[in-house]
Amino acid sequence: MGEAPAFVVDDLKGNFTNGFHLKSKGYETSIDFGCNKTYVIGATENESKPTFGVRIFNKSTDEWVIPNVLGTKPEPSIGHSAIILDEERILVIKGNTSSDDSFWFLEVNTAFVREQKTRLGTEVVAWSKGVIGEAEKPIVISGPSGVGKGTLISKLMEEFPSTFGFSVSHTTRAPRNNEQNGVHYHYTERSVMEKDIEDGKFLEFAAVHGNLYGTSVEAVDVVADKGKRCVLDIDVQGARSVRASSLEAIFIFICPPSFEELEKRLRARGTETEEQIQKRLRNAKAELEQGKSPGLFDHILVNDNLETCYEKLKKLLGLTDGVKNTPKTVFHVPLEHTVSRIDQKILINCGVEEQEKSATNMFVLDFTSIKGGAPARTRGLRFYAVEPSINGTIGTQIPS
Ligand SMILES: Nc1nc2c(ncn2[C@@H]2O[C@H](COP(=O)(O)OP(=O)(O)O)[C@@H](O)[C@H]2O)c(=O)[nH]1
Ligand SMILES: Nc1ncnc2c1ncn2[C@@H]1O[C@H](COP(=O)(O)OP(=O)(O)O)[C@@H](O)[C@H]1O
Repeated sequence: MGEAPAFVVDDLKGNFTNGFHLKSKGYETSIDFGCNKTYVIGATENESKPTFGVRIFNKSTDEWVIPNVLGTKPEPSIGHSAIILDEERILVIKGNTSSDDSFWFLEVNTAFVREQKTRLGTEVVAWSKGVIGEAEKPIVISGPSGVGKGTLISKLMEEFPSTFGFSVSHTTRAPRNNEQNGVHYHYTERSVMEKDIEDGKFLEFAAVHGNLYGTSVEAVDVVADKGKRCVLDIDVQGARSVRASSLEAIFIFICPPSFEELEKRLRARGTETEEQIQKRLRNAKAELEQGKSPGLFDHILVNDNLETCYEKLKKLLGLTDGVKNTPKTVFHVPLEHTVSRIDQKILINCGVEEQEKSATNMFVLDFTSIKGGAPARTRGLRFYAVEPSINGTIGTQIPS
């Protein structure tokens, strides 16, 4: 803290300002937040590969603070602009990028960030990628060991490989014979996983059957980045944590037709020792009880006949009439652009050169209905092109 950064505040003062207390210097952007903090967002000069670093200059103490940065940060770009959205977050717009990767929220004072500041006892900021429209909700599948969660999920992946993606959890348990690292789980040392949990890399985690299991923020982001809907196979404690998080999901609990049948399946699978089977069966009793907790699961499915259960799963996911692929309109946000704000909308002006290349040079980013946020994504952004009207206000919306 207070250590000399790669640049000094005075350097930033003489640079470009866009009317929002924003000054740019190469890859860096500085933005005044509240009365005594300046956030500097962008590449650091001493790194060969630029990254989206964040430093905070506290004007009242004249000190630099390097915060703990949580969430998946944006890939660096050669230019970006930033604007304060509210008392909680800064919107960072990456230039020379398509609109599905342009909008990032740097949370500086949201409930999540405040909670993490208390937990870690340090300054904290958190990145959350902005999603245009309503991203399809991830699907959380829970149920006792041996009930058939993995079997149902595999069937879903096989039938709809381009629609669904599996969230690969981390675990401290040893791989089974047929399991591959990075495919079924990321197999990890307990000490490493505990450190990553401490560093805020996990969306949720739980101790299950004597091992640690957890969903990293990255595991869910990787699936979303491929444009797929994420499926999480996690225990009831994990489902509870996700319910309490900013990740809005659909929660499905899978039940066995009877306890005897559950035991039969677990034994027939032949992957556990007798001791492990006993432990899983004991835990199953509690899990089956918790599965009924009011408000936790949206749907309960009994996996009696596999095909019947699978059909019911597809039905509740709206997959029986064929998957509807709504085409997404993606715009290019050029490197050179200016931003201005009208109420809950950001007007992005891309200049005359862009207008020569396409029909418009004006875009509106409407954040009236945003929801979610770090450690997951911020959904509900609306983004559209507009025809500028003669008097310079926002004109007609161009249908996408
Ligand atoms: N909370 C949480 N639970 C997980 C995660 N990954 C797997 N689990 C749960 O851990 C339990 C044990 O999983 P596993 O060892 O693969 O055994 P199986 O359920 O018998 O196939 C299951 O209830 C899983 O749903 C995770 O990332 N977080
Ligand atoms: N409906 C079903 N009827 C009979 N056996 C099933 C059914 N569903 C799954 N199984 C079998 O039960 C065992 C446990 O299923 P699995 O998918 O590994 O459970 P989980 O992932 O919930 O631990 C596997 O051998 C699987 O083939």
